[in-house]
Amino acid sequence: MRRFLKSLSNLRKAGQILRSAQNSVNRSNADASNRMLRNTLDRPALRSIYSWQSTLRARVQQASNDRRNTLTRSLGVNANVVPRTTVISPHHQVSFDNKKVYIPWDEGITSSYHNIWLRDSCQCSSCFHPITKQRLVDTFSIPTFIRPESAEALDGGLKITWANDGHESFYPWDWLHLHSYQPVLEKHLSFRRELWSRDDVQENPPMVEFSTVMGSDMGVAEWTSKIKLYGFCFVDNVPVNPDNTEKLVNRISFARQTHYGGFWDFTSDLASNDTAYTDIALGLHTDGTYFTEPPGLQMLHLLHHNGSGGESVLADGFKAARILREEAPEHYKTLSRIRIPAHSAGNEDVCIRPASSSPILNHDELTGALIQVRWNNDDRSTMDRWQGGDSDVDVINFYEAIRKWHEIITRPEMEYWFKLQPGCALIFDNWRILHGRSAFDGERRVCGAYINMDDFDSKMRLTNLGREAALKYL
Ligand SMILES: C[N+](C)(C)CCCC[C@H](N)C(=O)O
Ligand SMILES: O=C(O)CCC(=O)C(=O)O
Repeated sequence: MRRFLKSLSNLRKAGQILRSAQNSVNRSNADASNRMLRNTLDRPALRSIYSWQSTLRARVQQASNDRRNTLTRSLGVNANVVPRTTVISPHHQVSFDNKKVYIPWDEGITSSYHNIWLRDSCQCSSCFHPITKQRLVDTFSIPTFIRPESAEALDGGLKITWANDGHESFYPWDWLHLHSYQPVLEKHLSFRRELWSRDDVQENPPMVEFSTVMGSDMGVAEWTSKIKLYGFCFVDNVPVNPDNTEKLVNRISFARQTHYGGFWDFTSDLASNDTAYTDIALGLHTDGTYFTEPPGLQMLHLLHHNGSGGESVLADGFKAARILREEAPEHYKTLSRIRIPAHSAGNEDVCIRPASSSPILNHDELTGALIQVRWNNDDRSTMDRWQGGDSDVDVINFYEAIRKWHEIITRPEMEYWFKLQPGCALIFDNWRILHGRSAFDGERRVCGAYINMDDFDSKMRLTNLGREAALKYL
């Protein structure tokens, strides 16, 4: 009985120590608690406590992985992001000749890889920097017709010893299967978009909590995955001040610096000679059509408005493009071909124009997918270069096409109107979502920033996929 009471009081003490260990915010607190445990408990009790701790840690990690996988699935990321265990054919051998290596896969397909390509792609630490992920091998010293001395199919992958210098390279099977190009066997990462009309978002717009985003990378994953999916997302309960708004922006990346500044805090005082700094209505547009690369994301957080009007409107430019292609394919082609000169030249010390002009609808040259809408009729310059076509045809076709485009984006069912509220910040994909506002009176103060698209894309992949999965595709 005495022994039972002693171990009971020990366990009670252990419970108090563990609660502090469980709440400990960093290893040092946990280590201190473990030292206290060792001084308090006998060996059997210690063993059960340590196994409980490791179970707790495993559960926390698993919960984080499950959450990441849920977010990844919500992103619509294709199945390839889950590491594949690819198998080579049990009936055929890996082979090579003076030009290529041939790998027969279990699925009955054989991939071929040029020898020089394989040597140039060696991932060993002397050919590819293990930390910076940059190529170290001297590509230009690789003989064009390099060939293997031997090619061995090992459990995890292919080992090649190169004839010219005896260098040994190892290529994991899943790496070879993923990067197979003759033939292409796997899709690279693609992220689903939910195209929307007003009724799809009006009642329940994508939203995250400020504390969630600021509290963890999983919160940033949720935020960035919603931005990717819907093209925009609100952040609720943001402290109504520029400092906290800037901290929120920085959870994705640094603010993009432009002639408007980095993080901006603006009102209708023409502090910058642009109509955004007035109280007039702004039709649906994307920002920065005059930059070689328009800003990727834009955040707007209304801090104060003591007048009327100043409602905001969003429309999904990718949805509008799909409608245009269905209703007027010829106009879709025109807006995908005719290049639009644009400028920002209101400030005395600014005359910004893109290095080369771009169409309103821009596509990935490899996949043909729509990747960017650039639309700002106010910032369009004089169009005196109707390249490539017959200007007698192109001029009229262009005006007909933008008239149809404007008619589609301003359809009531396309326009999602709302009033920005202090404490609820809006961020949107400026390459996809058109935005505007109604005219207003009174004092109206808005803060926000631009973020480069590459910096957003990086953060979205890393927080949603994890670094290992994101780097698989390099
Ligand atoms: C920087 N801030 C968002 C306040 C104003 C930006 C003005 C953007 C310009 N009207 C355009 O469409 O590109
Ligand atoms: O004032 C607003 O609500 C938006 C201004 C705007 O459209 C812009 O700055 O591009």
